Amino acid sequence: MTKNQGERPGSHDDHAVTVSGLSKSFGAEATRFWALTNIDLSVAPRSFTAIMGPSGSGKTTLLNCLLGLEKPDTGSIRIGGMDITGLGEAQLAEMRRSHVGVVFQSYNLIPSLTVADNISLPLRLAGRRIDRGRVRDLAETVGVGATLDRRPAQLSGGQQQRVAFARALVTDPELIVADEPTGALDTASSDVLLGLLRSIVTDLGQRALLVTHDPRAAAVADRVLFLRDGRWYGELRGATEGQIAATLTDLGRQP
Ligand SMILES: Nc1ncnc2c1ncn2[C@@H]1O[C@H](COP(=O)(O)OP(=O)(O)OP(=O)(O)O)[C@@H](O)[C@H]1O
Repeated sequence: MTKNQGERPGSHDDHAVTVSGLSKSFGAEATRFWALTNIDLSVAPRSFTAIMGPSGSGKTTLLNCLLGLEKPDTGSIRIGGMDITGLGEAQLAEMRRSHVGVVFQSYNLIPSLTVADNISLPLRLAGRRIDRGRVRDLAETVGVGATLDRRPAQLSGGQQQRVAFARALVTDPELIVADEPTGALDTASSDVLLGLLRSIVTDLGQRALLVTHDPRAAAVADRVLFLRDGRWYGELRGATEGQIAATLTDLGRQP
């Protein structure tokens, strides 16, 4: 794989992805519940971070804050050279379209559009020029180059998720967020997709955040961050599936 585009203009800092002192609560004063407390996170270029934790530990809330779908109570989130916590709805929508690529468990492709049009959709929504050659190159990169004229229903689940990856990459975002991207796939397809996500980081120079319950998936990341009750519990680097599973078990055992 090779990077399709040259370096973006601007300083290095413009492309930092950092979270500082992020706290998020739900509910009114008497029943206030803190889903995230004082979360710091720095996602380096060309890095692959997995986030794990028990159900209710705050993973989705953290992703929603990063995507500007939830407003934190305190803290800052820098993506694409700006603190997104101060942005209005229109600017947040633009941030989501241009600076973050998102892949969910359900592929969320538009059934009536061809693969090529699904991939280029974020450009169309952002009113940007659609470079057909780039769309073709991206489709080749993720392994669906021969399916550009097909509709999603004519593809396997693994192929549909590859299209979703190409769509996430088309704006050359600062960050790729993958929320259980292999949750609906069998082990073989899942391994292929995780290998693809790995090469998106290593070969295309992207940063990736993967939220998963699966230690096998998390083992593909450079580091795994563990959330518990809305706080960081710990981190592993270069860990095996077994080490990650053992940490999750410990985390569940702690009072
Ligand atoms: N809109 C909301 N209103 C009230 N409480 C919420 C809301 N969203 C999340 N929470 C609570 O915040 C906590 C964290 O939820 P969150 O969905 O972030 O956890 P999670 O780690 O993603 O869980 P799962 O693995 O089950 O998806 C939970 O206790 C949840 O009930």
